[in-house]
Formats: sequence, structure tokens, C-alpha cells
Amino acid sequence: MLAWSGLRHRYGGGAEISYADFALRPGRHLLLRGASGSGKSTLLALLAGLLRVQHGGLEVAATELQSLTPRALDAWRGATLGVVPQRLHLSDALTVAENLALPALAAGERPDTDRATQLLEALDIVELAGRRPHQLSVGQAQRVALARALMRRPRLLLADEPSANLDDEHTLHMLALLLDSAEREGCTLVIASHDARVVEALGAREDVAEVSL
Ligand SMILES: Nc1ncnc2c1ncn2[C@@H]1O[C@H](COP(=O)(O)OP(=O)(O)OP(=O)(O)O)[C@@H](O)[C@H]1O
Repeated sequence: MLAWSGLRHRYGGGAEISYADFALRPGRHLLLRGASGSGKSTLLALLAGLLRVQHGGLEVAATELQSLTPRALDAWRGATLGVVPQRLHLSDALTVAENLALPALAAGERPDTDRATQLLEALDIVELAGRRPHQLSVGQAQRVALARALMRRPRLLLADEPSANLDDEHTLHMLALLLDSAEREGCTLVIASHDARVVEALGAREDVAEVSL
């Protein structure tokens, strides 16, 4: 599902970031941990096909990303990936329900409103469908971003620093929601975090592998 070897990346003129070879066993999720600047966001961007593979091989959901053309990579990303970004990037001009329609619209497809309702129900925020993002708490907005990431049934769900701005209780709740959602949807979850609370909570789980950068 997820494996890389000989993977290296260099931003123009900067130092090279080199990743130790790794393969995720089927049925497991992944925690990417490491200090600030260690290369977590770069690896997430590579996994998401947002940065081109410069050196080495990167297999995500049965696809060798280094062999795709930029156009094929765009199509692959839309069909395979769900992302919960650190800054949630919800549109304040739109309601929650309209935000959930965006991934389909971006792919030139008809939004699936039943799917949106089903996800909002699963995340216990169906009553928020008509609100705008600025009318939500941080935790509620994060659940909306999670629902949006799941709309097109991704095979890989990426969450970048999901505990940023959350207190201890909400951090544990968000991690549980991410893991439960990934299990329910049958997708692989990758969390990037340098938060000791996240590392401690996930370190205790058999179904989560860890890569330390
Ligand atoms: N667009 C860029 N151009 C040049 N250098 C970059 C760029 N993005 C990241 N870097 C450098 O690459 C290295 C890895 O950065 P990256 O953002 O992947 O780390 P990180 O582990 O995600 O850090 P953080 O936890 O602070 O977000 C750092 O040295 C950073 O300065």
C-alpha cells in the first residue's frame, strides 16, 4: 500500500533530505514523527503527489508515483487521496454542506449529498450542515475537514499535525475520529505530527506503525 526506497528530495540549492527505506504492512496505519524541519511535510507532499519524486521509488496505493506524468498524477490524486491539512482550508464563503461538495466539483463530478449527510452523521455534526466555517469551534471545523477529505472514498487519508490548536481532550478525540474513520472507510491513515501527546497515544496501538524522521 505504502512503500519507498532510495527516496531523497532536494529543494533548489538546499540540503538534501534522505528517507530511510520503508514499507507499511497491510492493514496498518502510519505515524510520521520528527522534529521541526526533519522533512515530514516534504514526505507528505511526496505521498500526496504534490512534489515530484526526484530520486528513488515511492509506491502509494499500488501506484509507482515516480512513473506518472503530471497529468496522470493529478487524476491519481483526486481518485486516491483525502487530505486533512494543518490549516483546514475550509471556504468561509460556503456552508459546511457546500464545502463538502467541493472535492466532487473540482473533479468535474456531481456532488453526492447523501454521502455528505452520511459522513456528517458519522462525525456527529449533521446539525452543522448549514453553518459557515467561522461559526464553528476548532474541533468542529476539523471534523468538517475530515468529512471533506473522505467524500470521494480515498484509499489513503493524510492528516498533517491534526492536534495543532487542540487541548488534550480534543486531541485524543480527533485521533480516535481519524482512526475510526479510516477503519470504517477501509483506507490507510497517515498522520504527521511532532506532538508528544499524539506520539504517546498512537505509540500504544498495534495497528499503527511509526517512522521517525
Ligand atoms: N519550499 C522549500 N524551499 C526550500 N527549502 C524547503 C522548502 N520546504 C521545506 N524546505 C526545507 O526542507 C527541510 C524539511 O522541511 P519540512 O517542511 O519537510 O519539515 P517538517 O518536518 O515538516 O517541519 P515542520 O514540523 O516545522 O513543519 C527544512 O530544512 C526546510 O527548511
